[in-house]
Amino acid sequence: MNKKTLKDVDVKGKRVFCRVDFNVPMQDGEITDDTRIRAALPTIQYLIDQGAKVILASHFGRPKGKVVEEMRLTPAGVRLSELLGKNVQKADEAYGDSVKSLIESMNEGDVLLLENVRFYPGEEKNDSELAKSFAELADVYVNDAFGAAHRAHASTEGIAHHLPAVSGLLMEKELDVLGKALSNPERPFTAIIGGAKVKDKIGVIENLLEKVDNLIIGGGLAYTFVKAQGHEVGKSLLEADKVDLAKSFIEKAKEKGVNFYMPVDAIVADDFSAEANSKAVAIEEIPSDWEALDIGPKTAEIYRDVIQKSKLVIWNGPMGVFEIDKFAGGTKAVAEALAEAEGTYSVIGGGDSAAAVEKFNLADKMSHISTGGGASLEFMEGKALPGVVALNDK
Ligand SMILES: Nc1ncnc2c1ncn2[C@@H]1O[C@H](COP(=O)(O)OP(=O)(O)O)[C@@H](O)[C@H]1O
Ligand SMILES: O=C(OP(=O)(O)O)[C@H](O)COP(=O)(O)O
Repeated sequence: MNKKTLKDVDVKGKRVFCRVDFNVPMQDGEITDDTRIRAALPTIQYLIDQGAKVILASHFGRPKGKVVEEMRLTPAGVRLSELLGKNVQKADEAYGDSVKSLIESMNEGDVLLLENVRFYPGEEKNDSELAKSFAELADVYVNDAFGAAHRAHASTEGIAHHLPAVSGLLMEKELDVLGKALSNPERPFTAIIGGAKVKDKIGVIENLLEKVDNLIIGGGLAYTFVKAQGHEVGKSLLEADKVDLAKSFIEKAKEKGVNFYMPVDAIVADDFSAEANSKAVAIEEIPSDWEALDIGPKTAEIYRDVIQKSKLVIWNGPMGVFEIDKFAGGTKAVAEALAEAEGTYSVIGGGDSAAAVEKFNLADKMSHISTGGGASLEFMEGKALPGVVALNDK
C-alpha cells in the first residue's frame, strides 16, 4: 500500500483520533456479534502499548444527524472494555468543550470512546467545520474503519486533511488481503450479493459484471430482479425505481457471458416475524400479500453447486432474514457450501454476513472475513475508497 500506516508515525504521548467501525449487529440493546470490535483490537492495543492517548470514534446505525438514544455507542464501549481488560471512558458527545476536558485528563495509554459521530448532520455531509472540530481533539489521525472507508464523511475523510493521517492495522490488512485476491483472480470467480441495502448494492453489480464469471443474487436485493423478470413480488423488499436498471444488468450479463443466477423459489411469510406462517413457493408464485424472506430450497441447491465449482467466491449480504431461524436456511446453505468447498478462496464481506457465518460456527472455515460489506464491494469493483485516498502518501 502506498499510504502511511500506524507504524510510520510516532504516537507516544500523542492524542490519536482513531476512526473505527463499531457498527455491530445489535438486538434489544445487546450486541449479537462483536467481530468488528475484535477486529479493531490490534490497532487499539498497539496505540495503548505505544503510550498514545487513544480517542476512538465510530458511527452506529443510520440516525440521520440526530441523537437517537438506542444508537448510542455505550454498549460498544462496555464490550471494548471487556475485550481489552481495561477501563474505556465513554463520552456523551463526539467533539466540543466537554470532550476536550475529558481528553485533557487522559494519561498515556488511556482509551476514550466518543459518541456516535452520525448524531451530527455534518458527519455524512463531510462538513469541513465538523472535520476541523474532530481534528482539534488530536495530534494524529488513524483510520482503521475499513467498513466505512467507502464513505466520504467528516470522520472518515474530512478530518484527514487537517492532521497527519495514516491507516490502522485492520485497514492495512483488509486492503492487502482483498488486493491480493483480486489482482489476478482464480477462476471461476463468483460474486454472491444479497442483504437489504438494495440502493447501495445494486450499482455495484454493473462493475462486478466486468470481473466475474458467475453472479448470484439473493436476499432482499433479489426481488427487484425478480420483478424485472416480470414476476410479482407481493410485499417483498422492492426498489421500484431500480427495476429497469436490474433489467439492464440481466441483459448486460448475457452480453458479457456472465452466468447470472436469481432465485427460482423463495420462502414466503405472511408477516416479518418468527411467528409468521411461511412456505416455499416457486418464484412466479409469490402471493400478493406475502413477502419473500429467504431463498427457497431449490435455489439453495443451485447456488451450492455453483459455489462448489468456483475457485474464488466473494459473498456480501445474507440470502434471507437469517436472524430468524425459519428464514435462515438459504444463508446457512451458502455458508456451508463455502465451508465445504475445497480449494475455493472465500471472502465474506459485511457486518451481517460475518455475523451469519459466526452464528453457524463456520467462521474458521472461511479464507477471509472482511469487516466491510459495501467497502469490500467497492474496493473489488476497482473504485477508490475515499477513506483511504485521504490518508498521507508514503
Ligand atoms: N428477503 C429479505 N427481506 C428483507 N430483509 C432481508 C432479506 N434478506 C436479507 N435481509 C436482511 O438483510 C440484512 C443484511 O443486509 P446488509 O446490511 O445489506 O448486509 P451486510 O451487513 O452483510 O452488508 C439482514 O439483517 C437480513 O435480515
Ligand atoms: O455496516 C456497514 O456497512 P455494510 O453493511 O456494507 O457492511 C458499515 O458500518 C457502513 O455503514 P453504512 O452503510 O451505514 O455507511
